[in-house]
Amino acid sequence: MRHHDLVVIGAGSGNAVVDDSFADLDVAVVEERWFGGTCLNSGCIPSKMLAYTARVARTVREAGRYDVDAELGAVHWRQMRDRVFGRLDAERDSGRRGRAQEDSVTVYEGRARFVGPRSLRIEGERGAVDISAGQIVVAVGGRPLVPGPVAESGLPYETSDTVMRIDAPPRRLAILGGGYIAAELAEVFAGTGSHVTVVEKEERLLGPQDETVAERFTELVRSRYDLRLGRELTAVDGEPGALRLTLDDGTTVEADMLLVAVGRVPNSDRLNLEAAGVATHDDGRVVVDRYQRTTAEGVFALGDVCSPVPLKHVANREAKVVAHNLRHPDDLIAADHDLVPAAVFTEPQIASVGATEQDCRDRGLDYVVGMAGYGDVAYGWAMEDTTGFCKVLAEPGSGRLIGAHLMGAEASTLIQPLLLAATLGIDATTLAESPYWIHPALTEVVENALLDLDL
Ligand SMILES: Cc1cc2nc3c(=O)[nH]c(=O)nc-3n(C[C@H](O)[C@H](O)[C@H](O)COP(=O)(O)OP(=O)(O)OC[C@H]3O[C@@H](n4cnc5c(N)ncnc54)[C@H](O)[C@@H]3O)c2cc1C
Ligand SMILES: NC(=O)c1ccc[n+]([C@@H]2O[C@H](COP(=O)([O-])OP(=O)(O)OC[C@H]3O[C@@H](n4cnc5c(N)ncnc54)[C@H](O)[C@@H]3O)[C@@H](O)[C@H]2O)c1
Repeated sequence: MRHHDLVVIGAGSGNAVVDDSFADLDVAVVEERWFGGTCLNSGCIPSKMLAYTARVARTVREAGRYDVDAELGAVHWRQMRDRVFGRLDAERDSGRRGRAQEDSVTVYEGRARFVGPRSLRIEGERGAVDISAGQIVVAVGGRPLVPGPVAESGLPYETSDTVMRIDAPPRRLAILGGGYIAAELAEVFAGTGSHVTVVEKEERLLGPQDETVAERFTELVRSRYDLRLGRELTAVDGEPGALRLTLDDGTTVEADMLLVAVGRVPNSDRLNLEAAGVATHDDGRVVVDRYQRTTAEGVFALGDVCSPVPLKHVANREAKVVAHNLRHPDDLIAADHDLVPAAVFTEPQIASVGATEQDCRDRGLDYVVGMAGYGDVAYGWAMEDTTGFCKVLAEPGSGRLIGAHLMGAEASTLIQPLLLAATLGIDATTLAESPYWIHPALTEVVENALLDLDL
C-alpha cells in the first residue's frame, strides 16, 4: 500500500490547501469528477456569468426608462453556454494538468472512501487502489438534495449540476425551492425567455434573509414569475418534456423542465467515515473544532462537507486555516465564522452580513434600525431606482453594527464598507462621519442608512 505524507480528498477548495510550502512532502490529491469543484464547474462562477448576460438583456429590455430606444433581438443560449463553459472547462483542465505535473503531487482520479484510520480505497475507471497517509484533508463538498416525489417519479429533472449546461432553455421551467439557486437561475432562464414557476414551501422567497429583504424581493419578482408559495410538491407525472407537478393544495404546474433547488447535503455519507473515527452531525456535516480538526487524529475537514455556512469564501478561508494547521501543529489558527457576508446575484442583487431583524428580536437584542433608499440619493435618481435600499442594525449607545442588509444594484459591493466596520469594530457614527463618502456615488445610500440610526 502506497503511503503519502498528506492526502486531500476533493479538488474543489481542497486543492487550494496544497501550495508551494508543501513541496517537501509527498502529497496526493484525489478527485472523482472535476478539478475546481462546484464553484468553478456548476456553482458560483457559471451562474454569475450566465446571470450577467441576463442582466445585459434586462438592461436592453428596460432601456426605454432612460429614453433609449432599444429592442432585444435574442439571447443566444447555446453561444452563451459555450462561451461560459469553454472558458471554465479550460480552467478546470489546466488546473488538473498543472497539479499532475508537480513532482511532489500524485493525482488520483476516482472516489475515495475510508477503509481504516488514515487509510483509503480509491475506486476509479482504472480499478481500485489502496493508500495510507500521515494526514488527510476531507474536502468533498456536497450535492443537491432531491426530494422523494421527484426521485420516485422516474421522470427527468435537472439540478444546478446539470441545468446550466443544457442545449436549449425550456419554454416552461418549474423550479422546486425558492432559495439562492432558484432566485439566481430563475433570473437566468427568464432572461432567455422561459416562463418560470417557483414552488416554495415557505411563504416568502429567500426566507432566511432579513424580513424586509425577503418580503420586498418576493413582491418584486411576483410579476416576473408564477409564484406558488407555501406549497409543497406531492407528485410529478406526465412524460419527459411535458411534466405535471401536483402540489399539496391539489393545484398543478405544467412544465417542460423541472429544476430541483431545495438545498444541498454534505457528501460525508459516501466516505465510510466510521472506519476512520470521523464523527458527523445529524445533518451529515463532519464535526470539526475551531481549527478544522475532525474527531480523528490527523484528519482535517473544510468547506461544504463541514461548514456551518456553505459558501465559497468560507471554504477558501477554511482551506487557508487547514494549510497553516497541517504545517504548524504547535501554533494552530482558528477559523472564524462570526461575520460571514453573503450575496445573491439576482436583479436586484441582495447582500447581507450579521444578524437579521428577526434574529435580533428572537435573541432579545436591544437594537435600532437605519434605512435609506437608493431612490433618495443622486446616483439612484440617475438609475431611476425605486426599490433598492440599505438597512443597518446597530446597538443603541455604542453604535456597534449588528447586521447590514442591502437590496439593489451592486449590493454585493456596497456591503463591503459595512462588513469592514463590523469586522474591525468601527462603530456606526465613526463610519458615517470619519471617512469621506464620494458624491454622488451609490455608496451614499450606505452613508444615509448609517446617519438614519437613532443611536
Ligand atoms: C449553483 C450554485 C451557485 C453558487 N454560488 C455561490 C456564490 O455565488 N458564492 C458563494 O460563496 N458560494 C456559492 N455557492 C456555494 C459554493 O459553490 C460552495 O460553497 C463551494 O464550492 C464549496 O467548496 P468545497 O470545496 O467545500 O466543495 P466542492 O467545490 O463541491 O468540492 C468538492 C470536490 O470533492 C469531490 N469529491 C466528492 N466526493 C469525493 C470522493 N469521495 N472522492 C474524491 N473526490 C470527491 C467532488 O467531485 C468535488 O470536486 C454556489 C453553489 C451552487 C450549487
Ligand atoms: N450567491 C450565492 O452565494 C449562492 C448561490 C447559489 C447557491 N449557494 C449555496 O448553495 C446552497 C444551496 O442552494 P439552494 O437554493 O439549493 O438552497 P437554499 O437553502 O438556499 O434554498 C432552498 C429552498 O428550498 C425550500 N424547500 C426545501 N424543501 C422544499 C420542498 N420540498 N418543496 C418546496 N420548497 C422546498 C426551502 O424552504 C428554501 O427556501 C445555498 O444554501 C448556498 O449555500 C450560494
